Amino acid sequence: MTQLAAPPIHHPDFEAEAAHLSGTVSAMLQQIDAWEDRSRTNGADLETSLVMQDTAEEHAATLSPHVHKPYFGALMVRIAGKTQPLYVGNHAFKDLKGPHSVLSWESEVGGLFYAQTLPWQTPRGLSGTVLRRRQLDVQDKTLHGVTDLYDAETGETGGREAVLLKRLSEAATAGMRNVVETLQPEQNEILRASAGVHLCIQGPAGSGKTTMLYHRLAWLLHPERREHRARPEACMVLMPNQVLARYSARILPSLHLEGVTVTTPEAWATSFLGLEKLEIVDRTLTLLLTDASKARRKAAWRKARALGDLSMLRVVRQYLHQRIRANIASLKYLADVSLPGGSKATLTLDTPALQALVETVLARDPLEGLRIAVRHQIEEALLAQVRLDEDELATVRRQLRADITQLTGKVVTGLLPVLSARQLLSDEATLRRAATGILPERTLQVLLSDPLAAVARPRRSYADVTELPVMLAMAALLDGLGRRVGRELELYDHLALDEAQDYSPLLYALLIRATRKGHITALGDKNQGIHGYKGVADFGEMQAALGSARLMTLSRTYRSTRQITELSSKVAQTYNRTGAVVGVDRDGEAVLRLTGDTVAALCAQAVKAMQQAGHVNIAVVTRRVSDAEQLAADLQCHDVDAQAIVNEQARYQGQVVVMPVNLAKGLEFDGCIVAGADAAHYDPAVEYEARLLYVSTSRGMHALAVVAEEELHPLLS
Ligand SMILES: Nc1ncnc2c1ncn2[C@@H]1O[C@H](COP(=O)(O)OP(=O)(O)OP(=O)(O)O)[C@@H](O)[C@H]1O
Repeated sequence: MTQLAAPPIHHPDFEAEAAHLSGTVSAMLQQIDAWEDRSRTNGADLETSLVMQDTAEEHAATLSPHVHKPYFGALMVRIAGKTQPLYVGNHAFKDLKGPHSVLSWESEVGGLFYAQTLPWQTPRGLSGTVLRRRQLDVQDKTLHGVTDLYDAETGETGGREAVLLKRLSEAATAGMRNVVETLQPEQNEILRASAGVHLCIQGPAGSGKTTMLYHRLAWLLHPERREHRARPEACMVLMPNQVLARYSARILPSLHLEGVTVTTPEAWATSFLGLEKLEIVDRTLTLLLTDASKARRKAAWRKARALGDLSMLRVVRQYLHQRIRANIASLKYLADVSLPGGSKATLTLDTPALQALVETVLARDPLEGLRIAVRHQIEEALLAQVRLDEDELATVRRQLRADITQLTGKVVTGLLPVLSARQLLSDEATLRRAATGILPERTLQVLLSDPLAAVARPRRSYADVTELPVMLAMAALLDGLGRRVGRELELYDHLALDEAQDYSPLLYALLIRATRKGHITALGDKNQGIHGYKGVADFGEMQAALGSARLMTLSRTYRSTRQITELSSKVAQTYNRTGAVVGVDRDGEAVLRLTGDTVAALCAQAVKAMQQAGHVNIAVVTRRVSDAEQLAADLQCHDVDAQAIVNEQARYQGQVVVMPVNLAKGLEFDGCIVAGADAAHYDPAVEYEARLLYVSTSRGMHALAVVAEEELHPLLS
């Protein structure tokens, strides 16, 4: 166990730190008063005065929430021959009249509070050294504790671990939490990894991946990121399901991330494609979960993987090129335009000229999409036929606008993302033509097979999640990809992807086209990959799909007690020899193992035991959706009121819930009860089942119970 620091209240500098805190609070309040005093903000004229007053009020409103806790960390540094203290908080504050300035945690210097290195270089080339790192427990403008983390004389004190353990012992909340005060050195390094380079982060369950994703976005919003700075409204976070999206989005306000879009890849794709009215289904998952035939499961898996393979982008591209070439086989254009001065000119594009022009566009693979690129090229070619100045060209351009729109429409006629994707995937001759030179015969056979024939189709119109990336690829190549701003498409400033092991290589290749260069952060855990049929095989494949990306690893887990981590790690190691998980060594309750009664009776017993131990947010996790529905009803007969969360529309609001493992992914609770924790529910011979069991057993922070009517799963007994 790490040596714990002395109780903070006895710290010799406590009084001095308390005095500094009260000085900072006063300086902040004075500054807020000054900003709010309208008589002090007088500009040269009325309009300037009003703008200045608005800005001042905005500053005041932004600083006000931080007065009760101006900072949480202090550094003593030596720089340019001077030793001076620096204070680090959630929000920067410049004390113009005194020594009470605060650095924001996202700033370069603020980052020194978390790092383990001591020397650093300022942007002006000065060398500095950190002499002391100190954590300050401030609540309601009052200092409650001082803990030294590092001191030049004694070295690392163990204080960081003590502060972390205290924080981790707190109860779970119904939303993801801000951990700015206790960011760990390895997490700090990851969230500050150079902007402008795609980043893949792997880490076990509970290592803070989802938490880091939001903190990295907050770091990217800081002005010091200069050309890589991101705007919240231009950032998007993709989560595996809506339950997790809503749960994690509760962190946004505390990190000043309001405006960031948090959604799922499916919801984003359907809204981008205008398919909101369609039912979105995952028939491959249905088959994998319900079909007893190994051969059929394998075939379904293979087909889903083939649909999400990177090579499908080339197939879609070739399909579009073939269709466009056919569209322009005899297309030509001729028009008379009036020139300034009264004369007329005839502008033409005969078929070979049009073909040559289109070929240059096809060869370029324009990011903005073929339609816009062809349109520009046509306009340029026609205007080049008259010699006019800029103003005169604008008049001719106006005359040609409708014609060019019509001609471009003919070039891409019949090409619609959804219909074309379906034609490509359902018509053998079309697929064979489009795949010539790209896909081998065996892949074609897989794509032409229908392993899902026995899986029921919804009555209303639907789209399957495995065909969405192909539809999106059509849209991307035809009209570009990005965020819609009015009628325009703009690139996202940054995309952050959670559970990134579950995204297909094709989806990665498309997301690159939707965001600024090097602005994807992808976080995942191979061990929790439960959608491998539509995901990547490993992080190498993810890196390859991104073109180039930096791979970083989180090694420690923070969520669970030692007892819980030991058990879940044992499960992960059965299918991943490197799956050993190093947890923060936090002692907790022994794992509760219950058998010998109905699952409902045992789960009720576990819920009550956990509630008696003071836990509030408790999840009963089942293997299947249908089990969750039934169990929630059965628990009532045992005097337990539990909310069933059985679809993505449900909202997790805390207290006792029953949910299937696929929806529990990414969430965490004070206590977790794995219902049906036996070989009948999680087949020990199937790796996929072990992955699900790992997800279930890694959800609890403080308490875990495994429950089975008869014998427990061999890995859990
Ligand atoms: N530096 C930290 N200080 C305090 N708590 C932390 C820190 N890092 C992570 N945690 C806590 O650890 C828990 C797990 O974090 P998070 O859910 O982000 O992990 P994850 O890697 O995404 O897990 P999973 O793979 O299971 O979804 C959360 O309660 C989070 O607040």
